[in-house]
Amino acid sequence: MGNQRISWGIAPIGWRNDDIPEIGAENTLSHLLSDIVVADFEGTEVGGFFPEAHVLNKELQLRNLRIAGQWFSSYIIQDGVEAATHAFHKHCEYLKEVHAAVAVVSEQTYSIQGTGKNVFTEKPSFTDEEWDQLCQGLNELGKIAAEYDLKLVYHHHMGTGVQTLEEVDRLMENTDSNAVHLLYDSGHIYVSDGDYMTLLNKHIDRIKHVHFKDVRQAVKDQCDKDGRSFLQSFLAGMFTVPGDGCIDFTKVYNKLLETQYSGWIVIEAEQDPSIAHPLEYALKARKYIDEKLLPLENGSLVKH
Ligand SMILES: O=C1C[C@@H](O)[C@H](O)[C@@H](O)C1=O
Ligand SMILES: [Co+2]
Repeated sequence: MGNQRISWGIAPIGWRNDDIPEIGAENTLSHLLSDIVVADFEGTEVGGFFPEAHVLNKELQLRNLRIAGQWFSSYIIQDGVEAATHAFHKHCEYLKEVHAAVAVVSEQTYSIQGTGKNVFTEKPSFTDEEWDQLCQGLNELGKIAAEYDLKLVYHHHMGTGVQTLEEVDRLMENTDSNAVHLLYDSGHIYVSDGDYMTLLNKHIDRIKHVHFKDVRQAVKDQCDKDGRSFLQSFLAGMFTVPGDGCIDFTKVYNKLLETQYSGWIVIEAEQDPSIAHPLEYALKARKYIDEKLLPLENGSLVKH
């Protein structure tokens, strides 16, 4: 499938959502993994409902699928880095057992991501002292990840203290580039800043994992107007798969090709699975990738 350096995945989030575990609860692991095969992706990320490593590995091997990584909520500012260390070691141990490439970390101190607060106006921010604590703590976690042959990739996220380009800039400036890498999520930065290319262009050297999330502009505008929370907004259909929203992924993909990005691109489009059929949307993403993105490789400098 296209460029040898890039692996294409799709996240479980269209089938089951760790932020609201009730939705899509009828979708089993077998169902999810088999849909991923039908839609011709190479792998996925670990969801909260996934089983222990040897059970997961068996299911993956049967379908020739791989694991890219898994989300980890850190509370470095709230609890200190020592408190996170034990859980992070366990997290990395599991990820190594399932042969993952990255540990996705997002600082959740003061996060309003899972609350009813207006995600467009009530995001938290950190003090100078908290920034220092966070950056030092992430450097520590990054070193732990490396012990397990994993890269710590930081996920900027709506409703958190690291959401805007300015905040990502600060995080990148004050962390060790060998220990802390960046996850680029097109949907989160677009909803936050109304721009998805500046962050990509500016931090391309630190980006080691990518989430392709598209945004339905009209739904986003309405959610903003109504002062909706993050959860209400995605349930209303703010996010969708590439090709179904307002982001031009040809620009994003061209940049990744030009800079010889090596790693995973994971389609990640949280929607209510009772409204947006997960396999239908996975196939929609597949069609867009095949028809609009993979042909760009012929015009790039990439050698096959
Ligand atoms: O990578 C992600 C993981 C989810 O749990 C999160 O809420 C989602 O928005 C996301 O981008
Ligand atoms: Co994401």
